Amino acid sequence: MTIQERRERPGQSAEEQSAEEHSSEEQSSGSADDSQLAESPAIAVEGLRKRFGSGSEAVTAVDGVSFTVERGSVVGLLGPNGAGKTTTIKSILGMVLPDAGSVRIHGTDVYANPRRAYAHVDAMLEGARNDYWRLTVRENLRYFATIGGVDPDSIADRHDRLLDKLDLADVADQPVRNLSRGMKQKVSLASVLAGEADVIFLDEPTLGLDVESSLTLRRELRRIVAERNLTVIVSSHDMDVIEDICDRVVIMNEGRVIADDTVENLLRGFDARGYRVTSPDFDESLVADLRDRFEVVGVERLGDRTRVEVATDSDGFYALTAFLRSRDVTLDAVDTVDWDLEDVFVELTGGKDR
Ligand SMILES: Nc1ncnc2c1ncn2[C@@H]1O[C@H](COP(=O)(O)OP(=O)(O)OP(=O)(O)O)[C@@H](O)[C@H]1O
Repeated sequence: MTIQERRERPGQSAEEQSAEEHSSEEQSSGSADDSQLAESPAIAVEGLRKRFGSGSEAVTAVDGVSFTVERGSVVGLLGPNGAGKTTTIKSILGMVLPDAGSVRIHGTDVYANPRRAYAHVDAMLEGARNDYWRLTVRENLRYFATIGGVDPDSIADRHDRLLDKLDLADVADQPVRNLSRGMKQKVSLASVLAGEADVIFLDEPTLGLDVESSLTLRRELRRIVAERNLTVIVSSHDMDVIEDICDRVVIMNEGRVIADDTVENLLRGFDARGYRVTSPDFDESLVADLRDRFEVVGVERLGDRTRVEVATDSDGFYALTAFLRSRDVTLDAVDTVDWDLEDVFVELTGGKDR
C-alpha cells in the first residue's frame, strides 16, 4: 500500500495527519459487492467540499466538486493557482479530510474502507520528493514494488524495461541523491510505475525536464498506460503535456469544476481564434488601414508577399474579406488560426495564471 507509506514521510501538515488517522480506521461500511465494484468507474468524486480556517480567515478551497474517471483513461486536472486542484487530489488520496462529499476508488469508499480503496493506488506528488535519495535508483523501484505488495524479483524484467525506457539504465546503481533534478523526476515516475498500482496520480510529472526528456517521458507514459490499462489523473501547468497525454480534462476555478470534457470537444466549442491572409498586394498603407479596422496581431514578409494575421471570429472574417475585396486585394492563401488548450483555458478561467 504505497500511498500509506508515502503519507508517513515528513512534511505533512497536522490536517493531513489527522486525515490519515481518520482513514486508518477500517470500517465495514462503504464497501460494495464485487459485481458492483467491477462496473464502477476507477474514481468517482461526489460533492467534495473543503474549507480551511474559520471566520474571516476561512478559505473555501473546494466547493462541491464532482467528477468520475473511467478505468483506463488519462484525465488532466487543470486550474489557475489556488483553484483547488491539490486539495481535491489530497482529498481523493485521504491526505486531507473533506468537510463533505464522497470519493470512491473502484467503487470502494476511501474514507470508510481505505485499505481496500487504496490497495492499487499510487501517487507522485511534488515530483522527486517521493524518493529515497540514499537508495540507488533500482533499490527505489524494488522498495516501492515491495510496499505495493509485489515481490520485486518477480518483476525484475519490468524494472529493467522501465529503467531502459526512461533512460535510467546507466544510473540504475547510483544513489538518487547524486542525480540531476530531471533524472530524479524520472526516478519518481519509475517508482510510481514499479509496483502493481493501476490508479496513478501524477503532479507535474515533467516539471524541470528539458524538452527531449519531457517528450520521452510523455511517450513512455502513454505506452505504459496503454499496455497496463492504467487510470491516471495528471495535474500540470504545461498544456502541451496535458494535450499530449490526456483523454479528457477537468478544469477547476475557484474551487469548482468549470469544464469536464475531451480536449477535442473543448476546442470544438470555440470558433476560430483568427485568420492569416497572404497576398502580394499588401503595402504599408493598406496594412495601416487594416490596423484601423481590425485587430492585426502579426505582419510577416514572405518574399514578395505579406502575411497578415487578424484576431477575429468567423463573422469578423466576412467583414475582413469584404474589405479586402473592396481594395482589390488578391489573396494567395487564407489560414485559420485555431484555438489550442491554452487559449481555451485562459478564456474559461478569465485569463488567470496557471
Ligand atoms: N492547508 C491549508 N490551509 C489554509 N489554506 C489552504 C490550505 N491548503 C490550501 N489552501 C488554500 O485553498 C485554496 C486552494 O488551494 P490548492 O492548493 O488546492 O489550489 P491549487 O489549484 O492546487 O493551486 P496551485 O496550482 O497554486 O498549486 C488556496 O486559496 C489555498 O491558499
